Amino acid sequence: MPQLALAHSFWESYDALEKQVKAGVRKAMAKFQLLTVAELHADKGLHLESVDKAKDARMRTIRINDFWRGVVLAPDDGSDTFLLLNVVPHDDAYTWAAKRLYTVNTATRALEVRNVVAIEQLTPALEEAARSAPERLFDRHSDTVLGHLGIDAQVLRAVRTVTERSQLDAFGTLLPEDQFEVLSFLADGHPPEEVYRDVVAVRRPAHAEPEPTEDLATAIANTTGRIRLVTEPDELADILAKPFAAWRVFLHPSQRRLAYRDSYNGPAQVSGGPGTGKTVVALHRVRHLLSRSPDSRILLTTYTHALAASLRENLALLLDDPDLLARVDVTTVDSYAHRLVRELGGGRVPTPLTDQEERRVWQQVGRRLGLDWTERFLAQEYRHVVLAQGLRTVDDYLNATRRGRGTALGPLKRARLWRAIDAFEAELAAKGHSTHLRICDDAARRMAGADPAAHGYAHVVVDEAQDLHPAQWRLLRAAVAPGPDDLFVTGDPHQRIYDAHVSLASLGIRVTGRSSRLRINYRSTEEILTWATGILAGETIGELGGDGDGPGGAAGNGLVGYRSLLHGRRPYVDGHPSEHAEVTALVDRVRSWLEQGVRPAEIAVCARFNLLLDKVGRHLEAAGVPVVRVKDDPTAATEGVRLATMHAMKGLEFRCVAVVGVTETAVPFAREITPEDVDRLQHEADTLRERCVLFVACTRARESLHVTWSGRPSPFLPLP
Ligand SMILES: Nc1ncnc2c1ncn2[C@@H]1O[C@H](COP(=O)(O)OP(=O)(O)OP(=O)(O)O)[C@@H](O)[C@H]1O
Repeated sequence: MPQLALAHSFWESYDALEKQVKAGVRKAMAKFQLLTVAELHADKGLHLESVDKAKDARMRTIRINDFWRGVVLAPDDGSDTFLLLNVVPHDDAYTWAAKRLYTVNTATRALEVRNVVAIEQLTPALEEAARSAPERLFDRHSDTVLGHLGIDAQVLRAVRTVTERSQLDAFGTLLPEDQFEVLSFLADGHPPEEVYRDVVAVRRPAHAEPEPTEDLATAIANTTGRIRLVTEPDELADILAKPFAAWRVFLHPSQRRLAYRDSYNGPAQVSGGPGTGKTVVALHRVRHLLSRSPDSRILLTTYTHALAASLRENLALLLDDPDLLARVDVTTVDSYAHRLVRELGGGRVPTPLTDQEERRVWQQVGRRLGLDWTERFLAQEYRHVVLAQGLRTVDDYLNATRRGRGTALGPLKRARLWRAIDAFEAELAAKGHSTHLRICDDAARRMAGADPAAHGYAHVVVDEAQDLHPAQWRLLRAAVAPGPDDLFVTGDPHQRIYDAHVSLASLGIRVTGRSSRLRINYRSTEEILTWATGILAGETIGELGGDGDGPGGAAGNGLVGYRSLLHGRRPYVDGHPSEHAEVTALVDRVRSWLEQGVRPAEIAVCARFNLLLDKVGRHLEAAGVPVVRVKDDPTAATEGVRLATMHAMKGLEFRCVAVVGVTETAVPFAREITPEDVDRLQHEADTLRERCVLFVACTRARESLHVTWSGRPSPFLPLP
């Protein structure tokens, strides 16, 4: 019987097919699995047909229905694995297939594909242009070095013409995958030895012959990063029946290495820009940890309920086994803290206040005591000093270092301020109230004396770690005994939007030597990324754990080498004379996305404030477009364009995103910025946080990004 393998390109096209076409693919593949190679070639239904003028003689198409054909690579070397490459409308299938050539990479021994026709056509003109260029991108690497890294003759000729990075990127979709990856790393300035270690050595089979001799089946088996081999009889029906998500199967080697490393000798940290697959790595790490023992329990935790819900959904897709799922608690840190306080504190948990309610209490306390600090200052002092360090007494406070605070407070002032803290806590206690962070602080203390087997976990995996407060980290530290694989932490300091200042090392979470960074974005096009990254241009952003312990050296360079392999349109960025004109243009934009076949649920509109969202919602509904608020936790099946504040966009992604109301007065929002003369450090932190909020919103877009304002634009926008 022939074996069947599914290429990454198929995975991507299958996802977008209509229901009946998908059913046709399933039927054709089921039949495929029942036939011998000889029967397969003779079968009239499947109608395996060679492709006229194909660059790769192994190209075949098969019939899915009258309009759609599958494109297949058929072995001609006696091996028996057929590779399903794509599902394409009938006429396009032959053009698609004719141009492509599959070859075995001489270094990694994986199967790669190139658009051989386009490379042949482009190279002579580029060679001509490159002749007059003062230098070319790969001048400093010899043919031998490039050859050792798997660059073959045709690619070598093409890349010798490349003069700058953007040209290489434009070539990207045409070049063989492993070779393009090698070239991208070299273009980012990584030395060839490092590229060999990180890209080639991890893929190359241990006993590879000096020259490739692999048959197609072996090359396919070597390409686990892009090809899924179907080995079990029911496996095919099973994978085709579920919602497809390539990440479940095709981890990039840089992701796989982190997620499936057998063991880390202590806490491990993975950082990376938006869309680099940190959540995906966290989910796979959970799977790996579950596989290592039959009864260990894992806490998978994150910042908000919406993110926890999406982790839960995705983990269920990945594990697909209720027994395994039952061993993982997926919840926010705050919910875990509530549970612990209830379990360990006799069943009663104080009611947490909202930020607004908390500020009101600070205001009352400040007035009552005749203090001249604002309620905002008091709340920040409580959060960033008292709760961050778990201070309990006035003496603790008098002796504390107020890291990250820009106003000096002498002993007298501190003593006065502590009276406010006492009064605040007494006020909460009298009413049975608390704050989420106080509950976390309380839970961490209680955990210290509790039975870890009953209330803790064997492993804790944390996603979106950049926004967690030290009190929350203390709780997580207490939830798992220090040791191998205790904590696995993923996050991105560029997406810090909740004012958390943390030194993980000072909280007993030392990741030195176990800290890695992901660089390839799988979500957005390079055009969206390049533009969005401009929002943070020139900013210095610390490491995830705040200890300068990240890979790659100094703080602030965390997005070096950050890139996408996808290409598309540049973001649409424009101002309007009035808010009305802006909203009218937005409605037209959403309509045009819908007309292009994007489903409403794949579109998000976000703004800094709810007020503008309400207006957008009314206009869209009036135009017959259904809308739903992200804060109402719609399920994947709920139709409607998603409306969200910029903060609520964290961790989500959509095919099309419109960010509206990006005006001078809204972004940054002056009320959220501490005046410079009150606290310079806090002013800087607040301003950076507002910048990050815009960055987070814009990096949620996969294919289209639309950014608009009325009046004067936000100073954070990278405008020409
Ligand atoms: N190896 C992969 N192959 C295909 N798709 C991938 C891969 N890794 C991640 N993705 C996809 O890329 C997108 C972003 O992944 P993910 O949400 O894990 O990134 P992230 O780094 O957590 O992003 P953010 O920090 O912006 O929330 C998702 O759609 C995910 O399915």
